[in-house]
Amino acid sequence: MHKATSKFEDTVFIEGLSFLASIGVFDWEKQFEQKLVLDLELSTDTRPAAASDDLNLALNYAAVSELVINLAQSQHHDLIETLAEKIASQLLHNFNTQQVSLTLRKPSAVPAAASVGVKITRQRQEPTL
Ligand SMILES: Nc1nc2c(c(=O)[nH]1)N=C([C@H](O)[C@@H](O)CO)CN2
Repeated sequence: MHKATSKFEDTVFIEGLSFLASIGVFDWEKQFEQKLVLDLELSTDTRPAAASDDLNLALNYAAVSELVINLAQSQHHDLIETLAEKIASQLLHNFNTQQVSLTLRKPSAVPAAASVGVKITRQRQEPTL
């Protein structure tokens, strides 16, 4: 996955987070939920957690997963681009990370394809001095 410059050089990742969500541009897609699969990388500094052996000092992947699923299931989204952008924005806002890279797949969208989706990388906007 793309790795841009970040002051945090370590990564917490989640692979293959699978959940159902109401997603799609067509009317028939608004009648039921479809499977989405997310791969996620969050930049972090793992040393404080490692030194203390304290979950409170770690970027908690369980809490990240819960936020993602709650967000995806909170309302209908037409485009996976919209949901991907919201996930990145919420993670940058709610967790101590400088950069989020994610791949969001909609495996049942194109029957002839193994999967389709989007990959994005977003960084926290630092205030300019
Ligand atoms: N770039 C995208 N292309 C398409 C999307 C999307 O979210 N992003 N969505 C659809 C339909 O919802 C499709 O999944 C139905 O099969 C089409 N193209």
